[in-house]
Amino acid sequence: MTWGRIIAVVGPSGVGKDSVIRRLCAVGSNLQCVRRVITRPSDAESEDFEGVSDEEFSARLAAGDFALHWRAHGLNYGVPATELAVISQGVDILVNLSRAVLHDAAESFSDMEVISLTASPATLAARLKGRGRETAEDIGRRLSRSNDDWKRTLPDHVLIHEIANDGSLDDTVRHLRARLCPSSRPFTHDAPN
Ligand SMILES: Nc1ncnc2c1ncn2[C@@H]1O[C@H](COP(=O)(O)OP(=O)(O)O)[C@@H](O)[C@H]1O
Ligand SMILES: O=P(O)(O)OC[C@H]1O[C@H](OP(=O)(O)OP(=O)(O)O)[C@H](O)[C@@H]1O
Repeated sequence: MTWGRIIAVVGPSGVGKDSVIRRLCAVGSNLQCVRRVITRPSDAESEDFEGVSDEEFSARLAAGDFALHWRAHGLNYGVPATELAVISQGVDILVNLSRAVLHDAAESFSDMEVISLTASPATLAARLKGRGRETAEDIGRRLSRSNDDWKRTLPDHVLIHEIANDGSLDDTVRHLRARLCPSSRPFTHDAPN
């Protein structure tokens, strides 16, 4: 049995990572989303994650539960190793990662690809405001966070799909699906955002 790929979705806050992940998982038969652990109260509006306290996060980290973990936006994020187990059954997994952990991830997983989403600063600002999850101050901090070094640190075998998500989500997902699953049939989507 061939192992599945770990497909990391990265990009600035508000670019559409969670939206793209949700939509790709809804239309892709061999794609599974990862449920991250985050020290943020659970929120039905955005991604499906497990919200935990700082204490619980630390305990799970100490127990070795996380395959990857990082800190950003004043929050702790973890990818439970159990969420990645399906890779050994040939399933591809999609996961929203910090650009700061891509190098470590590429060392841990032999078959990794990266979806790098981009959008103009004006688009990002409008989307974060529209999402309404953060305060104006927090949005300002998210917009000023940059991380452009990650590409240089990745081994050559990691395939990078760079896609602008300034246009419609449908177009982005169609484009990505063709790149990730070239043999799949085109779809007419009717999945929710
Ligand atoms: N292509 C798109 N067109 C319009 N709105 C979008 C698009 N992609 C995402 N959005 C919206 O932008 C906001 C931020 O998207 P989200 O997926 O939460 O981004 P991220 O996970 O990168 O922070 C959400 O309100 C989402 O519905
Ligand atoms: O190091 P960076 O590449 O800048 O990424 C920092 C964090 O931003 C995203 O988190 P999250 O999904 O909570 O935030 P977002 O929805 O605002 O992007 C991403 O998953 C990382 O956890």
